[in-house]
Amino acid sequence: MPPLQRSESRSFQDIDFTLKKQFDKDKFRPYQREIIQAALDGNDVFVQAATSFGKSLCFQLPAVIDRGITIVVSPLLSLMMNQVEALRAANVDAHTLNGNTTPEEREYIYRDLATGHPRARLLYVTPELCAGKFFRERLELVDEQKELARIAIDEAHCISEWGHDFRKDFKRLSWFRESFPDVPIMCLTATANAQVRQDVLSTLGLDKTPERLKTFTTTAHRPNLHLEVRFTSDQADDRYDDFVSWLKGVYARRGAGDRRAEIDARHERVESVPGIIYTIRREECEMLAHALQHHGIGARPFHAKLPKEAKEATLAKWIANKPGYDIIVATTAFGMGIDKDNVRFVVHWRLPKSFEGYYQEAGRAGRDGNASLCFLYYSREDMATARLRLERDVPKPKDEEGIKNKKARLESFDRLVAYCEDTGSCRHATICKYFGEEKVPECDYTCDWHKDPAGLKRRMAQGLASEEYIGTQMAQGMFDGVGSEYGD
Ligand SMILES: Nc1ncnc2c1ncn2[C@@H]1O[C@H](COP(=O)(O)OP(=O)(O)OP(=O)(O)O)[C@@H](O)[C@H]1O
Repeated sequence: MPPLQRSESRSFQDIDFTLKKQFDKDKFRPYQREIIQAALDGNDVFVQAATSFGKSLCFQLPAVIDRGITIVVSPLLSLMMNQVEALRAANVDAHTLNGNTTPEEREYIYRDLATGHPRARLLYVTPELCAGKFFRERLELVDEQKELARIAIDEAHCISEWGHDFRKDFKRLSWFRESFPDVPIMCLTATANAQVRQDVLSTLGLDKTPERLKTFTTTAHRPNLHLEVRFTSDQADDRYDDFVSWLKGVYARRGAGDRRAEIDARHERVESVPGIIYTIRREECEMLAHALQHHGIGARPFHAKLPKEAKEATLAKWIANKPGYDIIVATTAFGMGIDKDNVRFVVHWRLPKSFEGYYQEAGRAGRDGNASLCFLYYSREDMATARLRLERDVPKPKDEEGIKNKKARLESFDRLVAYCEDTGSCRHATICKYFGEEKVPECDYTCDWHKDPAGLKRRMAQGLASEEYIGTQMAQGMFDGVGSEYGD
């Protein structure tokens, strides 16, 4: 039989059948079918959709159906591991090449690629790897055999210096289109504004063939997330008491009457209310987790300096809803790519660095579609500290890219501050507007403004330190020394 040409994909296979057989799902979510079909038809595809939309399936299902291997570029190790594990459990031949790959696995993958007809359906790689000569040569071999099915770029906003997570190695992904002009590319992101979108398309060279490009942008709106800002100040120092009394209230409601009976019938624990608290400093992450444990709350710290085994054990027990592991207290970026569906709350203990980062992290909540609470403690002291830190992070950008990225980061941060200090609009509407949406989303009393606009105004007036006070403190250099131990 003559070899298939690239245009002759196996897309005639029934995608509904594959959805059920390989992914054990009954039906597509809105737009998934259209996106998958566009990919199978050989188009370049740009997908922007809310967190938990189900973007991964949009490249995984075509990868199973199509001839050849799909290369998935992702910046997140946890996401790669998580997805590869899930795919293997579903009998899909998937692998990952990253810093944690064992030498044996690495050798196996390179041998597989060297055949030109790899058995693997999906290979998850880092953008750094894609820049390497050895890997590129292997892909060229595969492409010569017309076995390079597709390049999927996850978290594609990292390509743009206008994006909050810009990574230089992502820019070099332009190599794919230059080297394999007829291999389709799919980009996926949850957080991109119009400028970032345009930048991604032009960097990758996808804008040169608009007739090949299908763009799907769905709303960023997550109607099941209850969004709230809680105002505080250094003087009040009331985050801890506020959080504990809120959580104990949740436990008390779950432990009473009919709710209790339902919980018992499901053999659940009253305290099994999975959540994430995002902190900024490692020291605070540790202290907070220990204080909560001391109060009988199942909280565990999670940050980069903990031993790998401890982190893996914590994560596994949290995912499995084990007693003592109800809440992860983490430094930023925890949870990206970790697919736990029943996270009932996400708390931002301190102001995050960017608008996108905030919404990505909040988006870890309620992936099962059930109501979940996301609240952020906002103080003007934090705001002043964080802004100074951002200014200092990139003191003197050396090139055009650096200047653009610094500008974008400061702008994103300022928009987040404006969001926190806004007492006159729906939180969901502000978020959707930030991501360039014109249509105002339905908010069924799922934000603090819709619930009680007058109360929101009052709480802000009472809760925050005054702007004059912050101004004086800044002038005296009070916020200058903070921030040496930030990061994950
Ligand atoms: N058609 C479907 N039916 C049922 N579940 C689905 C369907 N599509 C995806 N899912 C599930 O939805 C969850 C979220 O999917 P996925 O991890 O791909 O989200 P995402 O869009 O990448 O979100 P994020 O940007 O937050 O990482 C996963 O558990 C996935 O198995």
